[in-house]
Amino acid sequence: MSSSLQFCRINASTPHSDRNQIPNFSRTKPPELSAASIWKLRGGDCTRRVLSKVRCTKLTEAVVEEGVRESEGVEELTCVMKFGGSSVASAERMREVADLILSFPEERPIIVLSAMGKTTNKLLTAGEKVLSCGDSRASKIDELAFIKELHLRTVRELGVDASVISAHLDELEQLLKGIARLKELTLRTRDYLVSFGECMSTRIFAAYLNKIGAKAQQYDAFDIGFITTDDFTSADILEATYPAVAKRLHSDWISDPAIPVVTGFLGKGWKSCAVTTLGRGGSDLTATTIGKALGLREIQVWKDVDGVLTCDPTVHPRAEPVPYLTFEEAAELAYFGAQVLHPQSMRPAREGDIPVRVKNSYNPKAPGTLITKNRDMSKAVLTSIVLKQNVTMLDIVSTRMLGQFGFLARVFSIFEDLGISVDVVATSEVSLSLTLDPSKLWSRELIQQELDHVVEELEKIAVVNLLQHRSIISLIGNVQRSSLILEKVFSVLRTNGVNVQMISQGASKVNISLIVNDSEAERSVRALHHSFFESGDMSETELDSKFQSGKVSTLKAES
Ligand SMILES: Nc1ncnc2c1ncn2[C@@H]1O[C@H](COP(=O)(O)OP(=O)(O)O)[C@@H](O)[C@H]1O
Ligand SMILES: N[C@@H](CC(=O)OP(=O)(O)O)C(=O)O
Repeated sequence: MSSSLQFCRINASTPHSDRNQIPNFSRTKPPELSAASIWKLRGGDCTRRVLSKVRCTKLTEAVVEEGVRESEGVEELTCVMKFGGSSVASAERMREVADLILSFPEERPIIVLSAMGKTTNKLLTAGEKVLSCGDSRASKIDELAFIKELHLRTVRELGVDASVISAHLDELEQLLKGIARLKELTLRTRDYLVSFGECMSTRIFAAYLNKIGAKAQQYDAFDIGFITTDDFTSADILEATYPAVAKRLHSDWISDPAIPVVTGFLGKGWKSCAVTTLGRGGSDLTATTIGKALGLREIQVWKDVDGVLTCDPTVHPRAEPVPYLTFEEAAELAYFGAQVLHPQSMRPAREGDIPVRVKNSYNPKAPGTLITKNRDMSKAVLTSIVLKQNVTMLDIVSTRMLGQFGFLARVFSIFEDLGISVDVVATSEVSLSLTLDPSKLWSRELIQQELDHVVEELEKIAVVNLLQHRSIISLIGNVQRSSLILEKVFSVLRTNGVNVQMISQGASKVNISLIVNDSEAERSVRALHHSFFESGDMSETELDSKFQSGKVSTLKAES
């Protein structure tokens, strides 16, 4: 075992570890238990024994039912409200968020918070920096000073006791010194390092709510049953999380109602028992997981934009809010790179059929985006344009003759063996083009060596052309109207001198993906946005009248 584990373990002598309540996981594959047998464990701490693949919906219902019996007079929790880093970036923002929460007296929310502002980025940079600076200088790096100053200023300005975070700040400094001494930063240590951000923001915010008379209780997600795989930096939530989280939050609420304030982004590896993270932006997933676990009425994710927009506002400032989306559209949009939602976050909401509302904490009056199972698609054409840059594309042509079966299976088995996921695919019998999921590559260290290895393996059966610096432009919308969409897309791109290198309209009913050069991508998105959303003729209302008057079939692509 690497000595760095000294620093990344949840250790009984540290503030983080004091709070561990699920340390005794079996190190082997967890047993599959029925909901009924888990239910029998309810007297004890079910998280100790029950890990994955439980039929959690029934159990969740049972936990809630028991709660209802026990909770005479206590009103149910109603919704989750998640606030991202930009929403809680300062004392002033925390005050505004507290006022916002309390301005909905009819709600009894669970609050999920991300780390303050850019804290996660600063922690990651701090970890990288101390690797080469020597342990005597580790406590003097700018990033640590920034984090300390931000958090201490925030507690001071909010008038809460600095002791709520002082142990974490000391421990963070010790951790950075440890990394500097060992000159080693494993993925596991990295997750432990970034967890300090959410652990501190939630402690400060809960203390502030208590100070202003709104009774609140802070929770570390890794203590209340967020059980994950041990894939550090991009862990998946295991099924056992749902009953465990439902039981803990519900029973605490019933016995002593206090607004729960939960760390976003964090979990606990089922084998390692170490802190894991759910991938960047993972607090959205924490919120939807809680929503499903407790069967809540609504999940709200509060951001710094007026909802999900027609494209990334940093690429094109004329992006507009999209009022309604289906879970499927939102999932595709997130998966294909819209930073606004975590790629996996729609899954629990869809499974639990819980509406998700994306709102702006800087502009609460804006209606935001409502994401539900179904919506009226009769007028929908294009909903949003998503850009994923710096993608690697592979052209693979079989060295065998036409008619050879098993070619595609062999190609995909190579990706499976190497643990690399594929995003967009276009195939014929003997050739295929595909793009590699960059998030899976980014989470590893030896990107170039890994790509070389993929090519080496594929070259045993095919001629391979590796093309880097490509972008995927995903058109999220009503694929039933694909001819209409594509007619316009190709016209716009042709006019702008952009060549499409690959196109894929897979099984998804909501997404068409185009691959273009990175250097042409932003320009293409702006031109497409202008044509679809700013010129009027493709807006849902305009189209409706055109359909009715029969004009749509002759609608000419604009240049
Ligand atoms: N289609 C889109 N709609 C809205 N925001 C988008 C979109 N694509 C990218 N973004 C970016 O996502 C940001 C919000 O996501 P994020 O920073 O993760 O929020 P938070 O940290 O508040 O959870 C916006 O500020 C915006 O720059
Ligand atoms: N703080 C983490 C988790 C997160 O969800 O953040 P945000 O909600 O600010 O995107 C991150 O920066 O990735």
